[in-house]
Amino acid sequence: MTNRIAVAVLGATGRMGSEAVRAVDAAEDMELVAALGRNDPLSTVLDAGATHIVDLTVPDSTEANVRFAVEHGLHAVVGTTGWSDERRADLASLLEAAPAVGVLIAPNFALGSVLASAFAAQAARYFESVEIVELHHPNKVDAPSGTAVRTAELIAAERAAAGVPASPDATETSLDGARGADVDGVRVHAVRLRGLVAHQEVLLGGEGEQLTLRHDSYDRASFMPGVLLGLRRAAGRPGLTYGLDGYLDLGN
Ligand SMILES: NC(=O)C1=CN([C@@H]2O[C@H](COP(=O)(O)OP(=O)(O)OC[C@H]3O[C@@H](n4cnc5c(N)ncnc54)[C@H](O)[C@@H]3O)[C@@H](O)[C@H]2O)C=CC1
Ligand SMILES: O=C(O)C1=N[C@H](C(=O)O)C[C@H](O)C1
Repeated sequence: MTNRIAVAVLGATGRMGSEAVRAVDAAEDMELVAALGRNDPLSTVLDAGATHIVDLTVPDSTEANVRFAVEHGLHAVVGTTGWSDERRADLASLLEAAPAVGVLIAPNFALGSVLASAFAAQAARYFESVEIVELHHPNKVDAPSGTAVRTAELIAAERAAAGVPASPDATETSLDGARGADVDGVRVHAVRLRGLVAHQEVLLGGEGEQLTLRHDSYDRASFMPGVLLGLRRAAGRPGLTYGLDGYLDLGN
């Protein structure tokens, strides 16, 4: 096959990276040209002739990796957490000097998760209260999850646009952490439990009723269609896209 996408996976020996290596290897329209671990120099990516990178590393490494990719004209599909507003703004500035390069930062590659977050944001304008519970495996190094942060941001934006007031909360005294983290005014609670992979519930409460939107990733295979979709679309979407929903037609 001609014009196969030449992909380098960064974080290739990790839980997600090893799954991505298998997925890219199995994709007929892609060629896995490099698989980098923590100690491999980034120049390996260039030597291997990659046109795209997939970054599934750690919050401390991802920014430098993506900067390197953009500076060398490579498209990037990024699943690693830690992309704060400030980091994304810096990256967007860098991309102005590389107008042909596409970068996707996807807090979650699972289609069901992306849909659940979109549905939650839609629903949140109609309910008085909203809180998020994210539940993950205990090896996860960051909390709250990138998905929960993104979901809270989407919910907060919808509620602000609709003029919905803050969720009611009469708490006057509490132990540190008892009410979770405050992300744009939405409370986010993080559970770490052996046996889990990646799960999230958005709890929406109104007078006499509750709506719960739950998504479960039982296996990291659930993230791979999103990774491959990102790789197939990134070159056609120059600039920075935040959230896989930016590559999907969700009708909103
Ligand atoms: N967007 C999504 O759908 C998903 C995102 N994630 C995120 O992906 C990231 C990785 O998650 P896991 O695979 O569970 O972690 P992990 O700890 O199993 O893997 C990370 C790997 O990256 C390596 N690494 C660190 N710095 C590196 C560098 N500069 N170059 C190459 N490799 C480097 C580490 O040695 C490790 O092998 C996390 O931030 C996690 O939150 C995880 C699952 C799904
Ligand atoms: O570390 C993980 O496992 C996951 N990380 C991402 C996040 O922080 O949202 C995506 C998914 O939840 C799995």
